[in-house]
Amino acid sequence: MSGISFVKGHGTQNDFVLVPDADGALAGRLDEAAVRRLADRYAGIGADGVIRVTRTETAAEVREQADDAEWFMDYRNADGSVAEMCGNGVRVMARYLWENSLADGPVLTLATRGGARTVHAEQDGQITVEMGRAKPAATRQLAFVCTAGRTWEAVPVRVPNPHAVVFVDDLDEAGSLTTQPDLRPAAAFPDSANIEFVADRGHKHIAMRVWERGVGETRSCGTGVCAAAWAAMRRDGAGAGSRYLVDVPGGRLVVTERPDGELLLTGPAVLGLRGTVVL
Ligand SMILES: N[C@@H](CCC[C@H](N)C(=O)O)C(=O)O
Repeated sequence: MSGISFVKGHGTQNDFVLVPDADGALAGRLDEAAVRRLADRYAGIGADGVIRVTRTETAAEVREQADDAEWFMDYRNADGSVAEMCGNGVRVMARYLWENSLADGPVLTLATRGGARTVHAEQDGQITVEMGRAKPAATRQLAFVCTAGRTWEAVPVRVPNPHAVVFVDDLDEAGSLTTQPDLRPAAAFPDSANIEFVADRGHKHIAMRVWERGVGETRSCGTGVCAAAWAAMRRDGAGAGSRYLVDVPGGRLVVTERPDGELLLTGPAVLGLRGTVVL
């Protein structure tokens, strides 16, 4: 049995196993079961998600992005399910490409299932991602999140993966978050959702806990931070160009909404452990 190389990284402690696979040779081997084994915190390496780093031209599902983006972030949640985007993962993958001389220049575009995303290396070492525009649910049907014996009205929004944002007075109201909160009605969330519990910390400053679809409670979620900031901006009537600080258990991220609606996510990306693992 041959081993594969991996790199471990995180963005505000949302952690990932990166599997370099430039020519796409591992596409078949890195199936749902293999992802679960790698992500397992007791029997594997342990991570919230697994990112196969491959050339866009090797992947039929995103090949139309190959003219804009040489590299594809093939992202999977810890349970092996695929997701459209990962705002923390895209920064970590950009850091990996830059540090390994697989990309040059401070601006880089990556392919994702949710469309091409451009990332910028900032002078202070942080990385900014152009996350696209948030898409609120098309219907006016009310949606709710229920957990810990409580029910809150939710704001359903895609970035472009599905999110349900809930405003709470205190983040502890969400309870232990050891099981997935209920999303009601289920029809309002046809692809399930990531769930953000959001509390105010000050002017244009919020804090968030998140239940990630396909993972569980994590210490950060970049798309979730964008969903939460976008919902807070709408609630607050904040104008174009607003900039919100978002504290998560794993650190701090900044979300800016450009006048054209594009959300910019700025935060750290860190690489750590490297090794070889037998799948
Ligand atoms: N942690 C990610 C989001 C990963 C995907 C999510 N769990 C989903 O299934 O949509 C982020 O930083 O955005």
